[in-house]
Amino acid sequence: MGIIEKIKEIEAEMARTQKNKATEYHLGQLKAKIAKLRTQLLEPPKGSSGAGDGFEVTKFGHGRVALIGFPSVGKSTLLTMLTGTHSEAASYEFTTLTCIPGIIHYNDTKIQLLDLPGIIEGASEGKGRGRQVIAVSKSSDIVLMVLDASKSEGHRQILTKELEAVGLRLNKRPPQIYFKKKKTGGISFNSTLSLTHVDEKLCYQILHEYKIHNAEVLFREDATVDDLIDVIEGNRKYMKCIYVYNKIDVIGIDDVDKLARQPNSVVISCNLKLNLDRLLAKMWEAMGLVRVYTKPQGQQPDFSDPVVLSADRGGCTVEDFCNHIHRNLIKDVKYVLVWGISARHYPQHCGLGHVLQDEDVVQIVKKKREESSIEDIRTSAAWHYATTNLEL
Ligand SMILES: Nc1nc2c(ncn2[C@@H]2O[C@H](COP(=O)(O)OP(=O)(O)OP(=O)(O)O)[C@@H](O)[C@H]2O)c(=O)[nH]1
Ligand SMILES: [K+]
Ligand SMILES: [Mg+2]
Repeated sequence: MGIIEKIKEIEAEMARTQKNKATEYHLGQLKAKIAKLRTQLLEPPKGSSGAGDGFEVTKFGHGRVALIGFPSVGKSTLLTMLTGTHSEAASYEFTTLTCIPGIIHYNDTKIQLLDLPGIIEGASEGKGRGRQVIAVSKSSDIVLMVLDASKSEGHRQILTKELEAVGLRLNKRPPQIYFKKKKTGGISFNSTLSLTHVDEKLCYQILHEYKIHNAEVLFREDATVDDLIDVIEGNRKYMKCIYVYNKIDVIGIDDVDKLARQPNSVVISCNLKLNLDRLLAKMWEAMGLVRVYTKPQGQQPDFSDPVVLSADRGGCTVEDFCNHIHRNLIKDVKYVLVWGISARHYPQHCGLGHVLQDEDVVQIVKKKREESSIEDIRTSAAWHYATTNLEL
């Protein structure tokens, strides 16, 4: 029996099983079995370089955004409108057959937008080009889930399920569960609050399913079995997702209003060029990019070419900023002067650990030559040798 059939069989057994206190341990075990099979399914087949075969596009710019959706919801039309790169659009399904990159210029930054083939129910199991599409979306910073506003709301749930099946978690943060495998000592199970979904026995059973017999588990929130499995699997990707309802030109204003009020959602019409600016603003916000402008001493800041940092990619401290400019800069930096939201007063003298915010201005104050050469001596091997020998 193949992996997909095994998953189907367990899902059928779960559907047959009544949900109550007596079956909760058994259901938990079945969930863990499915999670393990899905992880197996994600392993690239032997001889291939990965699930994204044929779809890889070189990363470009300050961030990457993937367009995910059912066929013919308007993904390619949207890419063409936002980037100026043409991607074929037509009224038939599966017009797009590969990954097409475009660039959005926004707030002095460049964002790579990827148009992808439509995906359908069963994509996570390899239907259509589902596996490749999903591999590409995992490589991006955020996902725009494009939906047809005139179609059933069920589409959003189906797509979310498909993405969850391959370990993507949309608009969620990692569960607050500390988990560490050990070599010996058995299983220690603790929680900082009373739990309503998982007890010690259930946790043991799940760990047993994973053949883990020594581990430390600490629940810091009232997490579920699914959360626990996510933490044990350890390969989940937590991503922001914006639900983009396109084609609002073909539905009534009351329906538009309802869709627009949902969290993380934007309503647009590519045909009427409606609300695209709002979509860009939301996308920008979700990416959490931090633009930092450098100010040479005695001159105006350079507002044309920011250093772009991100908490998810590399961090936003003064140190990250310096490393961005030059790999060897850090050892010459004495302190920096900061103007902007992150500063308490202008300018604030800050050290390397200071966390910068969007649109801050930074002036680097370097060590004098003598200071940095003393520093060089201190960190040199000869100095280390001399001082350690002195201590002896
Ligand atoms: N009414 C309306 N139609 C739209 C809108 N945006 C796109 N369309 C139409 O929807 C159809 C599908 O558009 P595509 O851009 O090819 O959709 P897609 O999601 O890229 O489709 P696949 O590549 O096949 O998955 C085309 O006929 C578009 O003209 C819109 O805002 N309103
Ligand atoms: K199409
Ligand atoms: Mg397309």
